[in-house]
Amino acid sequence: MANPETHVHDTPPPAAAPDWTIAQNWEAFTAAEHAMWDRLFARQSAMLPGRASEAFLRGIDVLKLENPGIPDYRELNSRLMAATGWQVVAVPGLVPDDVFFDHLANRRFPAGNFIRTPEQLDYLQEPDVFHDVFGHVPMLADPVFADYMQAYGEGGLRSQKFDALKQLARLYWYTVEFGLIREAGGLRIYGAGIVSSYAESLFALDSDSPNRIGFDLARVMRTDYRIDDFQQNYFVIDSLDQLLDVTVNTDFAPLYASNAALPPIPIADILPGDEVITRGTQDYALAKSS
Ligand SMILES: C[C@H](O)[C@H](O)[C@H]1CNc2nc(N)[nH]c(=O)c2N1
Ligand SMILES: N[C@@H](Cc1ccccc1)C(=O)O
Ligand SMILES: [Fe+2]
Repeated sequence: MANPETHVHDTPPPAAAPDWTIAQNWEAFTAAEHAMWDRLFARQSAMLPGRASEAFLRGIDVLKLENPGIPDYRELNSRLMAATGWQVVAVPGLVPDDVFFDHLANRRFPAGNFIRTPEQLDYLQEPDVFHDVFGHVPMLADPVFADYMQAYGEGGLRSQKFDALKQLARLYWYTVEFGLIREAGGLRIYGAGIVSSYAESLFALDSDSPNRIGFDLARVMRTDYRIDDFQQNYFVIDSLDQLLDVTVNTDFAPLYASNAALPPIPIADILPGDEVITRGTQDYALAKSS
């Protein structure tokens, strides 16, 4: 299990710039660390055709992530910049919310500059370079998703006037991290938290346990989530255009206020207005809690 204190700080650590970035120092990764990347990459990429969204698979291809080893950002960024104008920057670990939003608003994605150990193969508490780069960066090569992430960062900066962090974090969680999308072949994964996890990539699509519900912005922003295990609930978008349209063209200020006047929605509840794609048994979560 990751020790959060290793990477979480209140102020930029000594080696970091005021925006919390550090040099990737790609040369410093050891052979064992590159081998860990290769092991994770091989396991995920074997499983994801037919599971990951078209946009994600295209991103892997466009960015040449199949090249062995932890990507060198000098090369990765030249491809990513050419695709959508985004870049990846290295950070020591989780950064404060305002710093995170500011990076996104400027089309920079902060990636943790360490890789999990063999003991953390299947679960770690803090995003490492595999989650951040393999999980997030392929979608940033998609022009529509690229605009969504920038708009999210801008929305985050703006939200500070409204005490709305929790609502905005739920939107991030249920889209960027754990989103599903409907495609011609069926449901597909685009969320980074799923796509970088072997077990959840199977669970999110195949298990009878979780609910799968059509995406509804206000509903998502009220829905609690869990950070310590598989999701009990996934929200399904029809397209990336739908996601971008509804978020960019909605003024969140009145929505924050109307949502704040309502109670949060418990994780696994299904509401009368929901478009239920799968009504989950919740067997997995119930077995764990008993
Ligand atoms: C919503 C909120 O901003 C979010 O939890 C942020 C906080 N800081 C972060 N910092 C890093 N490096 N990566 C992240 O994904 C996040 N997430
Ligand atoms: N439209 C939102 C900003 C936003 C865009 C996209 C995603 C999230 C938030 C606002 O009014 O603040
Ligand atoms: Fe993430």
